[in-house]
Amino acid sequence: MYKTNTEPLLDLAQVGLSLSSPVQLLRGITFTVKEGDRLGIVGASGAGKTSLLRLINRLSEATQGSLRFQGQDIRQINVLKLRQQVVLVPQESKLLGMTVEDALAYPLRLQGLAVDTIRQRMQTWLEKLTIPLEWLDRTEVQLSVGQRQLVAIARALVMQPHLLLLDEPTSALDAGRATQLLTVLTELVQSQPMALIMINHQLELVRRFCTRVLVLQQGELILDAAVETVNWEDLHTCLLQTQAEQSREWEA
Ligand SMILES: Nc1ncnc2c1ncn2[C@@H]1O[C@H](COP(=O)(O)OP(=O)(O)OP(=O)(O)O)[C@@H](O)[C@H]1O
Repeated sequence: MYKTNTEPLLDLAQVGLSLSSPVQLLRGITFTVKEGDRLGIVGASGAGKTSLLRLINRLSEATQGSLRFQGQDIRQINVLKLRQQVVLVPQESKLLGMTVEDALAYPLRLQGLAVDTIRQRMQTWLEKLTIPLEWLDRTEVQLSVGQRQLVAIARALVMQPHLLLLDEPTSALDAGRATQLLTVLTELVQSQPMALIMINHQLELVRRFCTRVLVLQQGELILDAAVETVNWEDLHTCLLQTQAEQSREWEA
């Protein structure tokens, strides 16, 4: 197994995100991520989970606090370089009209990698994720939502990121595919100097495949705990209650 570096890969201190005041989407978010970590972010709809992931690869900018990647303030890192190492797979990924083959190769061509390296990385991930070769010529309109989700994850993995950010990666996958994907990702994080943060509404998957769980509630981090210390029944009840309160607020 890969021996992990104990220095934080990512360090967030008192991070906040306000849009036009008084809307404060995130408040006082503080946590660190080390190589080997697999974080599951959970929370009711609208808690700020996606907003948080978007701050980490600078799709949006924090308005308070600091985010450091490998010890460096992320605002000091060239944004394209940052996004080669901190790769976000959004919930609904687009292949931008490309075929699957071009979509997978495109980020690697941008990095100037040799054709053989590109081919080899693509082959590795197509095999590991059991993506059939016949998908290669398809564009996104010829793929199901779940197939598109897998391709988007493969496109992130060929980039060999240090930090992989996944927004509900299993939401459109059947149970078998979801388990297969998370097993492959677990093996990857255990064997490479990297970490993973995923948003997932399925607590059972977070319990089985993550090392830590972060709970967001109305823009605040209310729990950051090792999975083996969590009372899952209580957490499930708490999330249901928050969701119900949230729905009542939205209806009011
Ligand atoms: N650009 C924006 N302008 C205004 N409000 C926004 C913007 N982006 C997000 N929000 C609001 O911020 C809150 C958090 O949104 P976010 O997408 O981060 O939640 P989430 O926890 O990922 O939810 P879900 O589980 O439903 O995906 C929501 O109330 C959302 O409406």
